[in-house]
Amino acid sequence: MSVCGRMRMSPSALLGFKCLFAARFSSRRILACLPGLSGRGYSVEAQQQQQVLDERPRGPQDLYSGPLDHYTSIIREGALKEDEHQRAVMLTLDQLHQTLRGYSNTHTSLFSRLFTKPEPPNGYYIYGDVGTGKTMVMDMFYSHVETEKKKRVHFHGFMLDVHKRIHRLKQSMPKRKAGKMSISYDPIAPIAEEISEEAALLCFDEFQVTDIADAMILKQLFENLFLKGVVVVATSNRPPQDLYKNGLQRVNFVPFIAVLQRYCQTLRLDSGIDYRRRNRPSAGKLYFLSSEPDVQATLDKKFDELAFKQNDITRPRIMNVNNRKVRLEKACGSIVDCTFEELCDRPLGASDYLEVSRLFDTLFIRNIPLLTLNKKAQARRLITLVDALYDHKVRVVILADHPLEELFVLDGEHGHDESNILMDDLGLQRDEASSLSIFSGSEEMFAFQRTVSRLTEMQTEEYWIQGDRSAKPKV
Ligand SMILES: Nc1ncnc2c1ncn2[C@@H]1O[C@H](COP(=O)(O)OP(=O)(O)OP(=O)(O)O)[C@@H](O)[C@H]1O
Repeated sequence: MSVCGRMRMSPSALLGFKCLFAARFSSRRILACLPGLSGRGYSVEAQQQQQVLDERPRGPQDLYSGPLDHYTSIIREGALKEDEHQRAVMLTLDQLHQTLRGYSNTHTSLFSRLFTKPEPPNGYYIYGDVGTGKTMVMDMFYSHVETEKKKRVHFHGFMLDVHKRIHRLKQSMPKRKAGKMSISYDPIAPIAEEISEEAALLCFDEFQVTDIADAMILKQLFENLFLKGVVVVATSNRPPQDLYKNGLQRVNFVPFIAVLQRYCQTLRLDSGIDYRRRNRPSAGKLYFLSSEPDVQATLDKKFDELAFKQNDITRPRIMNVNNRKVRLEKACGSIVDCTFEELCDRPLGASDYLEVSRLFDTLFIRNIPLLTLNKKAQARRLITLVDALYDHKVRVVILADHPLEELFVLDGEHGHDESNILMDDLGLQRDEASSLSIFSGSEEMFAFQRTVSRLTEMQTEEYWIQGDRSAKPKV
């Protein structure tokens, strides 16, 4: 018998060993060895590893008694720092995880139809400063929940999906006959019903409201979801009462806040520590300044070195997003070299950036200018782009006119033509409009702190290694 044969571990012990080994290496890796989660996203690789070990699909519940036990064990291993604020949130989420054991918002069998449905437990809305570990605690909770129907989504992606469903439903409605009055039809309730059939637990990362189209439907959508027994856990940088702060027509949005607070208890997670700024080994120089000599040539060389390992030639690429063609001038395999103008100076949005993140594992962003109030729309796009890249662990190489921390400044000028036209269209005086976030840039300034924090982590060696898709199976 081989040494391996004699020493063979039981599948669960082997999985436990893998997890403990991973804990020493990285906290994200811990999540990576859990089914369904790889840091922030869904990991097919983790699931496949799991199934090789054992026919029975297994979860972290086989290793830990719950998310709190899991958190404690990673702290013990030294991969995470003890944080009393995180522990308090974990304790609460641990209790919810126990309450949700076997929870369903629909009747699963004929037998269950004979009984009244259980009262759904309250969810949680976790908010706090950037990098304090909100997503990490939520993901750890999520990976332990033993509910048949659970979904973990990025809020942006979720709302895009909702708007797509609304569009699809409206398209499927019978067309109005000439000369007949159109029948008013409310698509939100059936869509909420559809979503509630897919998920009894919805975990939202990055709950934020910046879009008036989202703001106007949230109350009805969430009220219907809650009435259908969907339990919501969300993370956000804003307390509920500050959502859509200074947004257009906010009076129509405000009732949503009360609905959210009725069904989700607010938890603050704010240790004051941005863990992304911990001293961690760097991946090498990935942020360049345009004032550096021959910097464009340096980036060309870096691109060529990475492109050399690709099984492709350098060529333009055309992405197909919602039946629109988006052309990117320079790409090679999974690497794409763009200018800021190409990505953020055009009318692109979250769905385009999600497609970039899906297709490429490395993105060069050249020539980022100083982002002033006049470039507010471009700054907003950069924020959305970095959120998408970070969530998909896409690596970035940046060339900018200013250091990261000084990239976005509010210069107080309202000189932009587009803003003036919009103010006129809305019949607003300049003074009146200056308090609205779409004109003041305050929302972008606030969100940009997250961008800075994320781009800081994106320059670490750990992030660069995690972003390597070459060894991962293509899905
Ligand atoms: N207690 C801790 N010790 C060490 N690292 C930690 C700890 N908590 C979180 N981190 C790390 O800090 C980084 C940021 O965590 P996370 O993404 O959960 O923050 P966040 O609060 O969701 O940030 P944002 O508001 O920007 O979305 C992650 O890489 C995470 O692994």
